[in-house]
Amino acid sequence: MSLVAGLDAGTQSVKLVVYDADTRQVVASASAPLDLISGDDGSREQHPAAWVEAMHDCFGAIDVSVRHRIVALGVSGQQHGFVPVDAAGEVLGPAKLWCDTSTSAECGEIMDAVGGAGRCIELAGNPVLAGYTASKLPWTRRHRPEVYARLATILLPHDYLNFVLTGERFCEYGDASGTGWLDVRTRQWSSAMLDATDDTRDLRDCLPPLVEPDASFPMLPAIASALGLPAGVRVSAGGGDNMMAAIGTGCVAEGRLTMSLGTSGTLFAYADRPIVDDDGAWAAFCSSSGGWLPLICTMNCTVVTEQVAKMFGFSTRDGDARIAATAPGADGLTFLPFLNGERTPDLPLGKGVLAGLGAHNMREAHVYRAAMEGATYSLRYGYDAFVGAGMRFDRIALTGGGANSAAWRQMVADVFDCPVDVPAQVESAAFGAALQALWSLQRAQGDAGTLAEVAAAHVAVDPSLACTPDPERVRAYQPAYQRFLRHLDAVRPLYAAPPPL
Ligand SMILES: Nc1ncnc2c1ncn2[C@@H]1O[C@H](COP(=O)(O)OP(=O)(O)O)[C@@H](O)[C@H]1O
Ligand SMILES: O=C(CO)[C@@H](O)[C@H](O)COP(=O)(O)O
Repeated sequence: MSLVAGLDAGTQSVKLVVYDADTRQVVASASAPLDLISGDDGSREQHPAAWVEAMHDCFGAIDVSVRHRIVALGVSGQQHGFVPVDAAGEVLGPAKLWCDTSTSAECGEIMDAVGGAGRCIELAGNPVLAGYTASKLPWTRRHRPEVYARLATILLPHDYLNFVLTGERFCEYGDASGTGWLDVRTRQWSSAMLDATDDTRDLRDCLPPLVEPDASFPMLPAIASALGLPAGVRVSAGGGDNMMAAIGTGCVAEGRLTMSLGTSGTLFAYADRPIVDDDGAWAAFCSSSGGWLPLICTMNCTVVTEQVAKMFGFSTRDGDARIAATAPGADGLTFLPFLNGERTPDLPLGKGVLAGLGAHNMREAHVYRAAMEGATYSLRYGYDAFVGAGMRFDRIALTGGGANSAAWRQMVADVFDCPVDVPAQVESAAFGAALQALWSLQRAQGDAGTLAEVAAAHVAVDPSLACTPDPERVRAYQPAYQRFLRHLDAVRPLYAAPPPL
């Protein structure tokens, strides 16, 4: 009996699941924490070596007999990170991450060079938003000239782990679309976007070749041996964590919607054609399953509940009691949760705002509820753009660490007025990576099945965690959400994008 594995390098931890496709059981899992290096200028960085070390820790935590049976591995990773690598394959500096807003002026600079955000959308399907990989290049040229001078290849976080595992530099369409350089309609690098980012060198030379989602490469014998894996393990193309979570939650067919409550909050729908918004209301990404994945991402999701819980000295695991002790709307307290700047809405210089304070709601439980509501309303704000464009969904598949909270699951059902399913495999991104690895293995063996068929066969929901909207609470959340939107409009001018340099 052979096993497939999925590895997910998230913002807060690296997670590993090992899956037995015959018995449809996750037979082992492990995780290892990661630190974030934060700067007052909005910078958020990690050392790629920490991902590699955490990957070793995860495999090391798994029984040797299980590791020996692994035949394929897929890698998922936080999107948009900029890993600068030299010609010899050495990492030249820390990776600037998806949540790094220190390069927002460079975003404006790139967009101006092509003629504005609208022109970027015509060229590539997306504007260059804070956090996307593109703006990290001019920032590096300006602030880390020694890195820029030796830069040979730009890799995304999951591309870098694939490189460590296989010795090959490659990337696939899903994660590549989060660079800002990929024309998502044609799935080719956009020369105009690359030239606008750097007119002093040809960035095409720094980007690895794009591969199809069913591609796979052999793992290097030395790393297989160090991880305790057998020789001949195949490494699939992998993808961005949202693309992999789409696979792991069955969001691989039209009409499916997944929401992830992680460090970031995301909301994404599968499409079998590019879904581009002329105003850039959502990220028009490709999927890592052969299609497209229009996506909403908020930069502040569990990071907000986590910070509030920390401030009051409790764990988010004990947060549900605070939600139960308060009513929808938090008695008039509104929390605009933009602690780290924000992408949806586009407020890269955003900060958190607590409004509507009175003696009656200046309590720990109210602030925690307002934080969870604020993070949920931000996602609803993005969802409204999907619905405004005619997309319709009859269920939400909820995943990410926040989905462990029963109160949050119910809040999503009520705020979105939509039933919520929770997948049985909670680590959706790692699980999706394992399913992609399984599929690419089957393809290599001549099986013509689709990834959608693989997902349909292996993704299950946990019926005990499903939630349906409660009509009374649905009504109670509506004015609170409207109040959130009014406060948002009030702070917009304070936190808008900076002018280009
Ligand atoms: N029961 C819970 N209630 C609320 N939040 C939770 C709960 N369990 C985990 N979390 C949150 O989930 C987050 C981690 O989610 P995860 O999806 O693993 O993030 P990432 O992929 O960004 O590293 C943590 O910030 C943690 O606070
Ligand atoms: O920037 C995005 C999506 O566009 C984020 O969703 C990152 O991919 C980080 O994911 P998590 O670490 O929060 O899972």
